[in-house]
Amino acid sequence: MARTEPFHAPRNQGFVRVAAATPVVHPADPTANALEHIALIEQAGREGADLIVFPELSVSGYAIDDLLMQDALLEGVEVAISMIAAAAQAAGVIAVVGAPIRQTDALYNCAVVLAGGRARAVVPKTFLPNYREYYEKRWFSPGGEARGSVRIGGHWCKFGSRVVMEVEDRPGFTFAVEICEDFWSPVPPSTRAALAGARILLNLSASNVLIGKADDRALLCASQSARAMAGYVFTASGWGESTTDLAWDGQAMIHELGAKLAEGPRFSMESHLTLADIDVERIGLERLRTGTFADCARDEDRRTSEDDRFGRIIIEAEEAPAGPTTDLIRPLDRFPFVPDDPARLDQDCYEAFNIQVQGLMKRMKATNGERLVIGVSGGLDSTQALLVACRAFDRLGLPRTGILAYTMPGFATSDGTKSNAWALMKALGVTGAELDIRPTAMTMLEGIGHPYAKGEPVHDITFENVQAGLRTDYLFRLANQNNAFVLGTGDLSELALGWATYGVGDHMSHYNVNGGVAKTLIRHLIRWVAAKEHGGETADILHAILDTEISPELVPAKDGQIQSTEATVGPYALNDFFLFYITRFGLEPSKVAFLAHQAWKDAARGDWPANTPDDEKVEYDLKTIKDWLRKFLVRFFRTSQFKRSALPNGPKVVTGGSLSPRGDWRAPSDSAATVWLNELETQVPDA
Ligand SMILES: Nc1ncnc2c1ncn2[C@@H]1O[C@H](COP(=O)(O)OP(=O)(O)OC[C@H]2O[C@@H]([n+]3cccc(C(=O)O)c3)[C@H](O)[C@@H]2O)[C@@H](O)[C@H]1O
Ligand SMILES: Nc1ncnc2c1ncn2[C@@H]1O[C@H](COP(=O)(O)OP(=O)(O)OP(=O)(O)O)[C@@H](O)[C@H]1O
Ligand SMILES: NC(=O)CC[C@H](N)C(=O)O
Repeated sequence: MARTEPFHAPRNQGFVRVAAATPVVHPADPTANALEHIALIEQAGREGADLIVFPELSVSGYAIDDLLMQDALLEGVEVAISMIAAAAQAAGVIAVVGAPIRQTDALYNCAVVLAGGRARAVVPKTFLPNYREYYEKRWFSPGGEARGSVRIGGHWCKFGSRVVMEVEDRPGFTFAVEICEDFWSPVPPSTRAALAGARILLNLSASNVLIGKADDRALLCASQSARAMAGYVFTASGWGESTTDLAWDGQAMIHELGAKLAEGPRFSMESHLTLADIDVERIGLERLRTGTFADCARDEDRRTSEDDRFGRIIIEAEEAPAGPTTDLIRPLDRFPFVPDDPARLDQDCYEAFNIQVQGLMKRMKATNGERLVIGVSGGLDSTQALLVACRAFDRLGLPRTGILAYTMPGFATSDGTKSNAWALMKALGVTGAELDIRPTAMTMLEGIGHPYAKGEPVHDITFENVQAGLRTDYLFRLANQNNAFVLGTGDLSELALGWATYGVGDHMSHYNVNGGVAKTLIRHLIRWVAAKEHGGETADILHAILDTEISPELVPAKDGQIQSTEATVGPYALNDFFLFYITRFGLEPSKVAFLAHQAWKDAARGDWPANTPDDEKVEYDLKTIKDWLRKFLVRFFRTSQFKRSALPNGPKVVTGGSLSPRGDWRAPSDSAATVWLNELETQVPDA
């Protein structure tokens, strides 16, 4: 896709900005309603919206009963629609309004799609409520079967409920409409519209408010956006609508793939907009990777008669007036694996920890295991694995002394991590021991003729991997000796980067509980376990471990500087961000860079996960993001897959994916990264 707009414009990154409008209603006064519409359309234009949607019967008012059958009112509605269409064109916004429309001597409750200064499609409501407080069949005909064309404001346009609008030159900007009761039915018309290709579903609603109803609507919006794999924009009539027998709260919500992007104020007396950027590109990728969607679409198509098939209406994109590029309008977690919302984070930690514990317990049971062996470095990963082991042993009723924990100092082990490792093993009540790997490592270095054995300060990969390999060698033989198995500690982020020593190294174990957990989540998990399960001394040690710089400690410190993992592979905060969007959704590198920049460019903007220390509240500019993303792409796509092609067992934990070859990431061990690198270089500016 040729990019003609600047990199920083959300519109150019596969987003469609939608506005759910909540106008003040003037019952049975189309001209007054038109003016409310026009004011909101102009505001939407200034805010950079592509599409604005109004409530059900927004031009006439909903609760006007038999006034709907008055010729003067219906004529007034048509005039008002023309006024609104002209205003929408001037504002550069596609508008969808609610209006009573006559077609072949019947009246329909319709959504009118306005683009290019005129009505382009009229979609009648399929399911008319006629129960309890609703009497719509008194005035309207059901629109499910209605087909043909209709003349509005002197222009003919398509009439019928089986239409998907497609906006030219905006890939993925396809939308369809349903009206209020339609989505309270067991099979909402929007389900079929989604299967026919609509990625944004609009609901024009006049849903009177009752206690508890807002939650019901939110549930339906969230579930319809999840089930139909779509964006769902809902807006219901608000202040000004007739309260003769009912009341109106003006609830407006925008959802995408089950998640809420935006929600407007309820019971407001002012006209207002609820805005969000819907990621139609991501919706397309999600449908693509979930084969069930296409299977269902085929199935539906097979059972649909020719007359019932959806048609496409191609709409030219409205010319947006020039204006400053605005930031993305949607929630965007800096840490995709660590939600900002404290309740959600608590729930995620609870689930992650229990998934890890359950995985290990089953393996212990299946092997009649009563002991396991683990290398404890005083770093994050082995700490988390040890916490999981303790919980699993407690739940299985096994004594923690069956956990055989070894701290194994090498040439670069610092006093700090070693003493943290010892303090942790003691506090948790496991069987701790120390095994100095240096003599054996020296023997091996001598045996292979490595210069370090002759006293030269050569700290190359061989020097590093001799140590990592010997630790693993010792652990595996200790497992044999003690009728135990080796618990792995490597995390998801390390697997993404290939940051482990292959085979005879920390890459291998008998069972790995951390392989499905990203490093950024491991940090919070340790905090969470410290707060929930441990107090006093253990919690203090856990916090001391959290405060330690992440390091493999394979190369001795130079000038007081320890070997820093993040200085080599990049900040885990960014790497986990890249990993999530690339593996979970398959986004192209430029979009990942765009999102990372939106999320990380300003430390003062948006929320941080609860308990994030102030010194971790950093920001990254686009150049820094591009540089680290380039390295990530090389590591992920070109150099590290062979390590993931041979992984020990362990549970999948996060939706961002597991990188196990038996899980949801399969890739060749000998591929190139060229396509991703080229896309990055050509599409992402350096600043
Ligand atoms: N596609 C492919 N298919 C088959 N073999 C392939 C291969 N690509 C490389 N190789 C071979 O693999 C070997 C390189 O892999 P490997 O032996 O693993 O070594 P390598 O990846 O070069 O080094 C391990 C890295 O992980 C770091 N590390 C180690 C241990 C713990 C931690 C930590 O903090 O968690 C970090 C360490 O600092 C070092 O940078 C070479 O012999 C190469 O020829
Ligand atoms: N000094 C050590 N003593 C015992 N085991 C070690 C030691 N150093 C490394 N290991 C083992 O090798 C694994 C990989 O080392 P690494 O340094 O990556 O892990 P970590 O220190 O637990 O966590 P992080 O990578 O987050 O610092 C450790 O989890 C641990 O099981
Ligand atoms: N306008 C309508 O279709 C209203 C009916 C719908 N069930 C509601 O209460 O929101």
